[in-house]
Amino acid sequence: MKKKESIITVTGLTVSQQDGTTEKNVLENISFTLPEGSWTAIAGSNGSGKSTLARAIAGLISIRGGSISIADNIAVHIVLQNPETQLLGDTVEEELMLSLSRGQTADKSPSRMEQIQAAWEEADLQLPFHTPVRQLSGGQKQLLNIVCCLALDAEVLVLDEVTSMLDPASREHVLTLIRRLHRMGKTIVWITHRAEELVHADRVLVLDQGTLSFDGSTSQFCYGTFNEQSSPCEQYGMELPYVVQVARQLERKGLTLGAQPLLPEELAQAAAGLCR
Ligand SMILES: Nc1ncnc2c1ncn2[C@@H]1O[C@H](COP(=O)(O)OP(=O)(O)OP(=O)(O)O)[C@@H](O)[C@H]1O
Repeated sequence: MKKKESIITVTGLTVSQQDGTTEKNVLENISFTLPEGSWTAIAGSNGSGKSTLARAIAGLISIRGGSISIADNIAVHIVLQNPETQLLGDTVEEELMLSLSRGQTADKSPSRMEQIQAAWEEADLQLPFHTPVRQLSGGQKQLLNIVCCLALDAEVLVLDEVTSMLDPASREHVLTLIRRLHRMGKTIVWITHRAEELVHADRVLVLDQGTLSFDGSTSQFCYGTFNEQSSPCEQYGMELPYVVQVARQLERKGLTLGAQPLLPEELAQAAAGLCR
């Protein structure tokens, strides 16, 4: 299989913030690369530096040391935790137009308008463009924020705890859209506190007090390795995703799955193998 190209390379990244009269490093010497089309989850406790890293990747804050290099002609856009933060327009249409005018080229050509229409349909919002933004639910606002990123041709979507203020149904709707965009080839950086949301990622990075303390596959993070008493997920104080808990229970009862499922459909497939 052809190795995916790196789309973002972070090398020795250090970011500092003012802390009273002194500067303190809130990210220190972070290095990793993100392959094109990957889905990377960034986890870590409160204040570990997740949002700072997200904003640095999106170019919203200046860095103190190291570098972040982004492949040519690749647009990186961020969606923030609070759905209200990024919305300025009175109506959905105005919001989309505003986001286009924020783009580097302010391209409002018919093809760009078609692209917006396609992004809108991907989000499956089923709302007329003239709908006032204030009438949207939190989940619909987050979907609109994501559509605005797509309108700006985002190849990399940095999603900073975008579901944390949403109810379960809206969370699912946002995740469904992101899964679809990932299948279309978008590169996803998903910041979360919720282990349940890690399962869609192929890789997990964990920040601990501003340093990178885990970088591995999602199954490695959730299941750990052979000789570990507990998985990294548990060691970092996160609750295991539900599918992993069920798989563990089955293994404890002597039912060897021979797989490390993360998604319900993977668990169903592994469990079906037990009946053969
Ligand atoms: N603008 C700022 N000025 C000063 N300190 C800041 C600023 N932004 C972040 N920090 C500090 O940087 C550290 C990392 O914050 P950050 O918001 O990146 O963490 P986080 O992992 O996203 O936290 P949470 O999970 O609570 O959102 C914290 O100690 C925070 O207080």
